[in-house]
Amino acid sequence: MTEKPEIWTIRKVLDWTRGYLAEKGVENARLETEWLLSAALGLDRVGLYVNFDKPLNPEELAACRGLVARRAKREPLQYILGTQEFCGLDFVVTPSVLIPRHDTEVIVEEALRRAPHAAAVLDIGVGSGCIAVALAKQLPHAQVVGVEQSPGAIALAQRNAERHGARVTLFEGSLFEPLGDQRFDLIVSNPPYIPTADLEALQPEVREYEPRAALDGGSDGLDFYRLIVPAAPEYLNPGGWLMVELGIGQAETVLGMFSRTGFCDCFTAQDPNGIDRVVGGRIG
Ligand SMILES: C[S@@+](CC[C@H](N)C(=O)[O-])C[C@H]1O[C@@H](n2cnc3c(N)ncnc32)[C@H](O)[C@@H]1O
Repeated sequence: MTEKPEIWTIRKVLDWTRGYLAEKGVENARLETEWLLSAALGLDRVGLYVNFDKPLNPEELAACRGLVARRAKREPLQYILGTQEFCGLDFVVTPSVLIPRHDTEVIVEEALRRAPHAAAVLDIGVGSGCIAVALAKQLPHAQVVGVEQSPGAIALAQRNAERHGARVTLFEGSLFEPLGDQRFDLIVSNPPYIPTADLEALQPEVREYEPRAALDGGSDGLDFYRLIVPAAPEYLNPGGWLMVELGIGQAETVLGMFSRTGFCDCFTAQDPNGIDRVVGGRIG
């Protein structure tokens, strides 16, 4: 007598994967399982539920296994699925770029609120292009420029700008170096700001997969503010704004840098968790 082959229905794969990913330390294992299996099977999440009792064929099972194995090694879901939503737009993401965070939407909101008529905008450290593209979409008459040192990130930012029909001019280089005598009404930046010693304690998704050059802000995390804040006035038109994203506990020190550099109307803005996430100021 031959044994009956085991039948893996969608329900059974979902249940097994949810437990497996939770065991591997994945938060939100239930939701992530649904996204992974949806991607592997080419279904939306409702499609999974209405096909609960459908047995999977060997190819479908192999596709599920491949994606689940990657997530079990703590590769970020966004790199596996290839996209992340930001400001209502879908961005292609690869390991060349930091995955856009929802907290970063605060700098976009502040920029649009305080500088709605900016005609020339600069984003330093453009990464996936999320801030630059979101601003270009909301300020269609503005010239938006992005600077980035990573060639892989520049290529992806270009792809994301084209995907959304956003006019963003990209320069490869460090900070203000590629800009010559251009001047801006608004400069935004989400620079690397994690203190070097804290990198090892980050979640494996961040520590092992996201680009270190997007995270490491030097010994106290403030290296990039020390470079950007004093240099910015030379690249701002009169009345122009500088706004930077920052990490927990950095606002007071960065505000001090703004005041000492001569910025006025300085402000801090909080993320949805009440953490000071953005500092900004205007040049007189
Ligand atoms: C924290 S990530 C932000 C990416 C994107 N703007 C976002 O908000 O998701 C910082 C970015 O700055 C880039 N970067 C690091 N050093 C740089 C430098 N000296 N000049 C320009 N870009 C730099 C990194 O490659 C990375 O893409």
